[in-house]
Amino acid sequence: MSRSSLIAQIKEKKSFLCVGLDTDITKIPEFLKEYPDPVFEFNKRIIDATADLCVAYKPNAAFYESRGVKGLQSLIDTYKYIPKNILSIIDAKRGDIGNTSDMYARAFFDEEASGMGFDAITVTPYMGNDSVTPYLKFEGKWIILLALTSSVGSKDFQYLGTPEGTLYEAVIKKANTWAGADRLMFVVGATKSTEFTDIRKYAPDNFLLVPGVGAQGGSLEEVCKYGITKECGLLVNSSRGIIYASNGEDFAEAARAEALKLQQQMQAELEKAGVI
Ligand SMILES: O=c1ccn([C@@H]2O[C@H](COP(=O)(O)O)[C@@H](O)[C@H]2O)c(=O)[nH]1
Repeated sequence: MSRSSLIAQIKEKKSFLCVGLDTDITKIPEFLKEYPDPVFEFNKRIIDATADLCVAYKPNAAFYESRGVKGLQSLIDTYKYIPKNILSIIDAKRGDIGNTSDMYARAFFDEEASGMGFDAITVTPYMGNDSVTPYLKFEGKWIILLALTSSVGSKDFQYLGTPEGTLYEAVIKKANTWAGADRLMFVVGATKSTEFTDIRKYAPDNFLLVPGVGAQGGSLEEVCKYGITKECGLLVNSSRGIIYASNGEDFAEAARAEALKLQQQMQAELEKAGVI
């Protein structure tokens, strides 16, 4: 999906919500266990209940890979079920030498080879240029590079000083020489809202994928205060806060209600920032 289509979708839906499909088979409602693939059935109903309120879905690969072949099939079926006009992000956080990155890119981007053709993938920057550029060979696909994560452990490395500033600043500056803002996004945790002003100095146009609202305690209002741009520039993710809003028969309605709350707050923020 192109940047212009993403922005058009944000304006149309008045939303920059990304719904995280971190589907844990031990947490889904009991009655779904009767279905041949309970995880896919859960995702399908979440997607049906939220597709008009969000602009992206983000399955986290770990939740599927942890279930072996069955999990991979759930992931492939989920990818295929995500409407094509909604950005599909695989949160895989890959990073390796060039020829291995080629294979990761093929695994998640080349639908003919693997059954999956996600629009975007999360990648770790640690191994540098040759570990990141293989993904760019896939025309029209996005790389979402980890910059400043929502984790408590982000302080262990990401704030360390380098000649280019903190490590996360160095990542943003360098990566922006590898690709433009039409192919490259950064992950910045919602728990780091005060750093957004600094990040916008080096990434004025890049979309930022922002996890950490809801279950991790980040504030949507704070993120927007420092991070929103004239073209929005934000995709704010919530996983557990939406998909596990209820674990009864009403789970999809409860998920929709949580997504709607976020969409309404996002609409207000988009209006305040003059995006819509
Ligand atoms: O810095 C990061 C990078 C990725 N994540 C991922 O986002 C979701 C957050 O889930 P919630 O349930 O909404 O907390 C999850 O897939 C993480 O692996 C992150 O949280 N922080």
